[in-house]
Amino acid sequence: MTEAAGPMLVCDGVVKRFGSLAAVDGVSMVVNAGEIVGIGGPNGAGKTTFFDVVTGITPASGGRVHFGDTDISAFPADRICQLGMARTFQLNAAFDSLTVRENIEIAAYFGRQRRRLAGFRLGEDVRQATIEALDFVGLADKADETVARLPVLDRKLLMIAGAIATRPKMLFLDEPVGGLNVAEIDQIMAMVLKLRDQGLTIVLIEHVMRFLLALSSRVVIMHHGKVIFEGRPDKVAEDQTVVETYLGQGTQKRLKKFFDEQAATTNPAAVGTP
Ligand SMILES: Nc1ncnc2c1ncn2[C@@H]1O[C@H](COP(=O)(O)OP(=O)(O)OP(=O)(O)O)[C@@H](O)[C@H]1O
Repeated sequence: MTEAAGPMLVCDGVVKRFGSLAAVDGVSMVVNAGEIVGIGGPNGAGKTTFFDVVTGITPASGGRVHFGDTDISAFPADRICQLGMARTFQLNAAFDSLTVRENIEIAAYFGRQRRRLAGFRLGEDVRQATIEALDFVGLADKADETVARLPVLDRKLLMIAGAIATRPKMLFLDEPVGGLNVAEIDQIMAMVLKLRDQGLTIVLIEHVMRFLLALSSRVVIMHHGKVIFEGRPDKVAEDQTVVETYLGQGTQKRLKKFFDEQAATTNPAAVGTP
């Protein structure tokens, strides 16, 4: 890990209103360096809006956000990115008519430092960051393809590549495996763990519970803009409010089985224990 363990992100009473709707309604959260924090919750719970506020896509209606020692509550998205916080989006967010390489170069160019002069002149640092990001996500052989032609998995990989090309300290992933098959989910899972092992602090939103619970060291469940659960992944399905508002009893049973099997694998003596 490159960062000393300790708070990297501190959100204090974050609120985002759209008219009379409080999409995010007083969310306080601390993310420590080196953690993977997973955010779940029903559709419309406010997860993406929370990401949007923290990463500067939309201004907060209330509350404060600190990234390290810096109060970023009123910072625009590009400045927040340049400070070391990158993100991906739930839906494809790329320039469709440009190539994979060009998209990553743009991220590396604008996401790493403030550009005061007009013009777009790529330096060696941008080229190098682009090559590294392409290699990391496995898109090097598609670098010159137009983005519009890419399948869903490659579009997701492209967003991750663009984010890491900014060389962030912290990465926000919004539904990184939505719409992917099992093998593709496993591929992204391995990638997220590798990024964590390389020192990145990660916050992710996901509805695929296997992904969310297997990766996260801590899970936050939101509902109606509020945090209704925060704790260890294996405790999520034990929380009655979470089961009633989000998981349902079928998922609860499947998750219990999943964690029982995991416990049996890590502790073989537990197999057959009543
Ligand atoms: N720009 C906007 N204007 C008005 N309402 C909005 C806007 N963006 C989001 N909302 C509303 O805010 C609420 C929270 O939406 P948000 O997308 O953050 O939920 P979510 O938890 O990410 O949902 P999902 O899991 O479906 O992505 C929803 O009721 C949504 O309709």
